[in-house]
Amino acid sequence: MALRLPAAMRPLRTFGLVKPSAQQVRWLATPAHPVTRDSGPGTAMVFLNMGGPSTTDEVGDFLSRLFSDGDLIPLGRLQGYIGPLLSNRRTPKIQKQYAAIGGGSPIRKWSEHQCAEMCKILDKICPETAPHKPYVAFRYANPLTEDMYRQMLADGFGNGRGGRAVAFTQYPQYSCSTTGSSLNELWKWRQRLEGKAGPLEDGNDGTIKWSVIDRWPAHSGLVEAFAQNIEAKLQEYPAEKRDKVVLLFSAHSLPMTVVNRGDPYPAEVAATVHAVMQRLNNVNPYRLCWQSQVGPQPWLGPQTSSSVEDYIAKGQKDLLLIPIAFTSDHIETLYELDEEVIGESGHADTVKRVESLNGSPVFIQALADLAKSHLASGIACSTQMGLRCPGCKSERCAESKKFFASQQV
Ligand SMILES: C=CC1=C(C)c2cc3[nH]c(cc4nc(cc5[nH]c(cc1n2)c(C)c5CCC(=O)O)C(CCC(=O)O)=C4C)c(C)c3C=C
Ligand code: FES
Ligand SMILES: [Fe+2]
Repeated sequence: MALRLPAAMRPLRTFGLVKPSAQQVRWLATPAHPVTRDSGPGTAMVFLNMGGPSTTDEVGDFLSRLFSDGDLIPLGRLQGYIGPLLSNRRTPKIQKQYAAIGGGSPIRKWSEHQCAEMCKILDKICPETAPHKPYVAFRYANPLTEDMYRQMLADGFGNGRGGRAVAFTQYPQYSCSTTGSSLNELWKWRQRLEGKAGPLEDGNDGTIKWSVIDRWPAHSGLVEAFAQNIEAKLQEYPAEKRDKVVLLFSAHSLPMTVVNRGDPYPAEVAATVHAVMQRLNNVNPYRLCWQSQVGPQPWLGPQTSSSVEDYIAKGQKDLLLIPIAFTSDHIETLYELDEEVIGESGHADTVKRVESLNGSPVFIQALADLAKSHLASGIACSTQMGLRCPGCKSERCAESKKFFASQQV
């Protein structure tokens, strides 16, 4: 006699004549294709960053968006007037710099690669939230936050169907002018594009559930990836000089108005430097300096370029520059450090730069580990994200922080 399986375990006929029961569907789906709570679209992993022009023709639009961002360059009521003037004036000079580094910023290429590779790892190590779908949302260049949001909706997130998304900042250290600006932009498009479509069965409101990885300055995988790149570059110095090479960590500077407002970035950059030095057993002497100051107002120092000149003048010519606040190459590494600081130092044989993290497999694994712990944590964002700067007067900050901190994931 043939063994008769219980109804829920009977194989499905797939000829379209028999409608499977909900129980059969669950039974079939579970082992082979782990699904999310409501068999929805999976988990969107959204990399946030500033972006850069991929071609010299995009420089004008990139700078124009950058100078109209009141979270980065607050010009008050004159923003719409002065912003375009400043960006137009700056465009030819910056176009030449992008031309000199190969015709554009590699940030899009690296961001898309890092995000896609991280999602492949997550699908394996985090099946409960699979499939993980990679998205990149730039603040000033394509793909813009608005385009990414529309794409997510077209891919089946939100629009009454819910779904989970993680906004993963690619600035390891939080500044209100960088990650803060990207989150304010994300919140703006969320308000504009996502209507409330009425409650789903499980009581959620049908909009995307957002959570945020808002900072990760001392994550062990990030520290390991930086340390390995530093060790590799130190090998290029003669063995007898290696331990005396001065490590010059270099981060994008901030205007002193932003520092004095209470921005968390300087302290978080210092935390990364400290953790990397600990991992390297504090063998080499080091300093943290700051680059890419723009315009006449006071910026946080010491400047990277003058620090290199001053050390050389003091007789210290073995200097290793380490970009510590960005995870891929960009104009500030390829042009400002390589062409200007090193190129003009007169000592390009002893003043060197550590490779950016770019496609480092150690770094991509770190991104996946970080995302896995976040997905499992049930936390909407860090405790730090809920606190505004003591000097913050921005309603945008207040509203977007309230929104992200109140998400139930
Ligand atoms: C952690 C990194 C960065 C911080 C902090 C940051 C703050 C900041 N930047 C400006 C003004 C400009 N930045 C520009 C380019 C640029 N900035 C960063 C990173 C940080 N900026 C990067 C990686 C890049 C280059 C992008 C690429 O090539 O892919 C520019 C445009 C270039 C130029 O005109 O020199 C401006 C302007 C301010 C005012 C600021 C803090 C408030
Ligand atoms: S400026 Fe820092 S929270 Fe608004
Ligand atoms: Fe910048």
